[in-house]
Amino acid sequence: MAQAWISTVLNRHRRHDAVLSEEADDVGDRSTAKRVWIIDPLDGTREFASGTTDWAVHVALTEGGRPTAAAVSLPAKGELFRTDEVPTVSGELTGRIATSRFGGSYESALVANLLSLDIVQIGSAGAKAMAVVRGSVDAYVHGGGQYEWDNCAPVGVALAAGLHCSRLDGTEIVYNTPHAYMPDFVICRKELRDDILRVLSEEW
Ligand SMILES: Nc1ncnc2c1ncn2[C@@H]1O[C@H](COP(=O)(O)O)[C@@H](OP(=O)(O)O)[C@H]1O
Ligand SMILES: [Mg+2]
Repeated sequence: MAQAWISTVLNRHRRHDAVLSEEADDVGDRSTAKRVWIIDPLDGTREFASGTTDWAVHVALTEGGRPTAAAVSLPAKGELFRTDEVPTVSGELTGRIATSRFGGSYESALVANLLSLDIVQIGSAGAKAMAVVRGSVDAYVHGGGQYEWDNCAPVGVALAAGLHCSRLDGTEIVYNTPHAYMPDFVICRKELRDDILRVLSEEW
């Protein structure tokens, strides 16, 4: 249903833009388009099916591979995070890191272990990233695979909230690649950026 609504709205109001979605064929030619929407109408499919509240809807506009406007909605929690409204994350660090409910990645466990961070299991890439944006955890580290629709809107909102976002090797995250694969990234409080990237560069 989310896919149908989002594609209808984009087709009506942004018909010249290309669209990449988890749930539909590409719209337009992504290789030449200046503006590409990257969408995951349901992130956290397993959590949605099991009746928990940690699932999300992701919508991002990318220009030149960078998210320039994005929104992550957590409908079951009644929360919406948008790049044009999200406050800058501030306040005390929590000592917590978000990981998948399904084991989490090796890289996440490594960072948690070496930096003595408590693990909080949350489903959905969007819900994990918004936990960092909300200030309830300090970091979300992922390795081992994901697609652009899983993390583009979350990264867009996180950047707007003043968080550090990069690949695990510290390089910039660039979207709208031909394979639409974005397998590893870190979203974290800037206070933790150097420690997390150091741990990963030493041990990974
Ligand atoms: N190794 C992997 N390869 C591909 N996709 C992955 C992945 N690990 C997690 N994902 C996807 O990332 C999203 C968040 O997963 P998790 O909550 O386990 O961190 C889920 O998206 P979907 O729910 O859209 O399929 C999941 O399928
Ligand atoms: Mg997803």
